[in-house]
Amino acid sequence: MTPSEPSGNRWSDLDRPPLNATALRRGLLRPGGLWTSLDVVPRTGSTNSDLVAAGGAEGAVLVAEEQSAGRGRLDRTWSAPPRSGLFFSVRLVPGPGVPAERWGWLPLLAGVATATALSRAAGVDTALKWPNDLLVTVDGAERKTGGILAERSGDSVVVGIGINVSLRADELPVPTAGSLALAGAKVVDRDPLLRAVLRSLEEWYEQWRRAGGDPARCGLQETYAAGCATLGRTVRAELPGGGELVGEAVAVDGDGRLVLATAAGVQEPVGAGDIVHLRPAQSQE
Ligand SMILES: Nc1ncnc2c1ncn2[C@@H]1O[C@H](COP(=O)(O)OP(=O)(O)OP(=O)(O)O)[C@@H](O)[C@H]1O
Ligand SMILES: O=C(O)CCCC[C@@H]1SC[C@@H]2NC(=O)N[C@@H]21
Repeated sequence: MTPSEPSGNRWSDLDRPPLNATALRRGLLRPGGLWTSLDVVPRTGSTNSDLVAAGGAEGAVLVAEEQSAGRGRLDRTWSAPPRSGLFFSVRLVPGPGVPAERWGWLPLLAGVATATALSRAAGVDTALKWPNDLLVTVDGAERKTGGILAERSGDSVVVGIGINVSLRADELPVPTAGSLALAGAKVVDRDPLLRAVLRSLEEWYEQWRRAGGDPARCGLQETYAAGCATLGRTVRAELPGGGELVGEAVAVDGDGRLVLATAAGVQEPVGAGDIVHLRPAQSQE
């Protein structure tokens, strides 16, 4: 066996080279640009927790090669093998130009920016599942290949993005997961993928900010809807306390809420903060 062959369940480190922080900085940090610092750490608990704890100015990017306590929405676990994907967080300070009631669009904006960049750079069709999942198709089935976690901390919003890049089928942390590699990506080199995602995020964020955070004025609402696999489907929103709301997802409104048309003929908006799970209506999980 050569050193670059998979051994047992693990790939050797040579198959998953480290990120090149110097080249990433050269490609992303520029005077007047959004990104002001970019650090790559070999291991941490959660890049979101680190940036929330650190405070500081807008534009910091923190990337980890491995996370031991990666988190998703509602403190669910995000886990992935070292270097198998991109695990990073950014600090954004949208005020005072964008009023706080618009900040709920940030996770959706990050979803649009990431899906657009991955579709282009990896050559894999990446769709959005409202509110915060990125989906790819693996063997004809939709699989979660990424997720977004936005957390408010004072006047900042820390936006964390996790993307499964080179995960193999036997490494998936949950049966619903997929990866860019399993979806047939033409590029699994993480440096160009991270560069593409951060450039796209910078573009969308600046456009949204120039529009005062109005998602309709900067094309964000329309682009989100176009890429959102949830729209047009009948879904069950599971509410805290055990209640549920079933209806066809017909729109994402100006506040980023999913609008459900229920059987009673009522249009009910649900916010990301109001739901525990969003599942296909017929699923019994
Ligand atoms: N690397 C990963 N790739 C894909 N999914 C993961 C990964 N790590 C953890 N997960 C799953 O992501 C979930 C956290 O995401 P989230 O809170 O959005 O839940 P979800 O199951 O995707 O939401 P919903 O039930 O609404 O579809 C975890 O509970 C876990 O099942
Ligand atoms: O699926 C979700 O609910 C969101 C997952 C978000 C994972 C990313 S990985 C980088 C950042 N650090 C974290 O602890 N979470 C986010």
